[in-house]
Order: sequence, then C-alpha cells, then structure tokens
Amino acid sequence: MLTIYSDKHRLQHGKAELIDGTLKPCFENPSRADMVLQEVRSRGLGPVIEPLAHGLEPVLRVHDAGYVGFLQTAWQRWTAMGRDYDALPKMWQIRRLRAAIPEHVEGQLCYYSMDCGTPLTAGTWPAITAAADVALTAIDQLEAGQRGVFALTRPPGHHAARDYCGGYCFFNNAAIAAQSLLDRGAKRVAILDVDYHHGNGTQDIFYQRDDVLFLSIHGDPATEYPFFLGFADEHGEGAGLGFNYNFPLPAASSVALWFAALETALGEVRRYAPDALVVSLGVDTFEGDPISRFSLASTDFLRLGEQIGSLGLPTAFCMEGGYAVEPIGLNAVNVLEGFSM
Ligand SMILES: NCCCNCCCCCC(O)(O)C(F)(F)F
Ligand SMILES: [Zn+2]
Repeated sequence: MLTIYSDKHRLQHGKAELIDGTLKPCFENPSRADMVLQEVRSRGLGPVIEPLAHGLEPVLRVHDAGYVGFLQTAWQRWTAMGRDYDALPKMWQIRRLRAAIPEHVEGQLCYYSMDCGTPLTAGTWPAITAAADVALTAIDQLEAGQRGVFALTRPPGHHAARDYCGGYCFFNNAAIAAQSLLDRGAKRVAILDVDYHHGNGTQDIFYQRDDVLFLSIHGDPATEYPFFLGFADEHGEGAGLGFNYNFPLPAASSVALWFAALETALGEVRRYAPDALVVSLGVDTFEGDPISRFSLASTDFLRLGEQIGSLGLPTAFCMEGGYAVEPIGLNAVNVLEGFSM
C-alpha cells in the first residue's frame, strides 16, 4: 500500500496541554507520525511519497473562508502583539454572549475554536496545509487506480468543523479528501470514523448532505470528549437525514461490542453503495491508550483492516488519533496490512 507523508507535520508541536489539572507535554506531538512512518518502512508496507501541493481551493470546499483566513494570519497577528508563546483561547462565545465575529485576533481565537487543547503555533499553518495536501495526494492516487492509500496525516482533522478547530485538529483532512472525491466525479462517498473520539467536525460538515454518509464508532459523549455531539439520535438533517450514523459505546466497552458496532456500520456502508470510502483512522481505541477507554489489542487492528477491506471499495485512510506512542505504528500498520490481505 502507498503511503503519503510530509515531514512538515513536525512544524506543529505545542508546548503544553492541560490534562488532569496540570500542564503536561502535548499528547499530540511529532513522535506519533515518526513512529507510524518507522513502522511503515520496517514492515515494507509500500512506497512512501511526498504530497503534491493542491492549494487552498479544496480546503475552502469544506471550511469557512473566514476561519481559513483566521488560521492563515493568526500567528503573525499574535506575535505582532509581542506574544511568542502558543496561542490558546481564554474563553468561548457561549450562550447569550454576542455572536458577532470579533475583529481582534484574541477574540477570533476564541470564536474559531472549541477547546483549549489545540495550540496554534508558528508552524501550525504550514503543517496543516501540508496535511491537507497529504490527504488530497492520497485522492490523486485513488483516482489513478490505487485500491487503498494511507494518508499519514498530522495534525489530525476529524474534530475540525466548518468554522472551528479543536481536539488537536485545524483542517479536517478526511472531509477535504471526501469532498475532493465528489469534486472529481464520485456520486457518493462514505466516511468511517474509527477513532476513539467522535468526529464532530466531520459530522458538522456533512450533516445536511446525502452525498456523504458519515459513520462513527466512539466513546459515548455522555462521558467522553467531545461531550456535545456524537449521540445515537443524530441522524442528519434536511437532505442529510438518514446519512449520519453514530455508534456511541460506553467507556470500557468490550472488543466484541466494538466489532458488533463495526459490523452494523459496514452493513450501512454496503447499503449506501458509495464509490469510495474514507477512513478516519484513529488507533486510540487501543487497550494501552493513555487518554482513551476502549481495549482493542494490536491484533484487533488486523481484523479491523480486513473487515474494511471486505467492502471492496477504493479506500483512503487518514491518520487521526492514537497516543500510546510505542505501539502506534504497529496498530496503524496492522489496519493497513489487514486491509491489503
Ligand atoms: N483527559 C484527556 C482529555 C483529552 N481531550 C482532547 C481529546 C482530543 C482527541 C483527539 C483525537 O484523538 O480524536 C484526534 F483524532 F483528533 F486526534
Ligand atoms: Zn481520538
């Protein structure tokens, strides 16, 4: 299987994250992609190629122009205030506060974000534009006839909505990939999100549409991040009603329950009969993940890959989460090996 990878991911490296009451080194850091790349190479998964530049147009097909403009200018405006540290919001535009978009960079930082765990740094813009190019280059390769392609994307993307960042995500790589497939002639695309956390951003982007089927298996937002989306009664709206499936599972759910949800999800994909599949591949469902509470073993990721492969669809895998850094490569590449079996 072909892997698309850019070293520019290393430019996104936040200083600290508020976890369990104290500031700790960011869980979402460059070592994650380094370890996955190392495993891709050591397992001989296939060629590794650099992304081609695709510009901002494909990004603007899913993200709001004001939001993209904010991301593009934020660091320069932040440092112009004499600040050289990571840009993080101090508050949010919550209920009954004015909804107008602030002019000032600090107000926009609050307006265009959903949490304080997603540091905007000097390298964020080049890193996220490179990640979008990685995802789009994977679609180039699907269009050229590849059956499965691995977009080793970092930073991740599935929490990034039309007009806000969060959960370590800025550009929604999987959504950009899916939209690009449609723009190149696909009639229907399914996005399967197997990350431990609900892909609220991906759901947000396609919620009113029937040309993208979104399915997500994740920790129940009743007790898990992102708390405010990802419930089973969210089926889409308008033309999109019936094209959104959430499978929230209680924390500490069994592997059997997880695969039962996967089987149901894959049945819906078969029924939808898409032209292609995009997988938001998070491996934080791993039993040893430090911030998540499912218990897949490394061998279960082989089974996951095989099940996805059984759909027989052209598939682009976009890397999302996974924080047990030692086995992250084993777990991610197991999915890709299983798919290729
Ligand atoms: N006590 C731990 C709190 C962690 N709060 C943030 C969780 C973000 C998860 C990000 C992800 O894994 O979903 C992605 F795929 F986007 F990277
Ligand atoms: Zn996750």
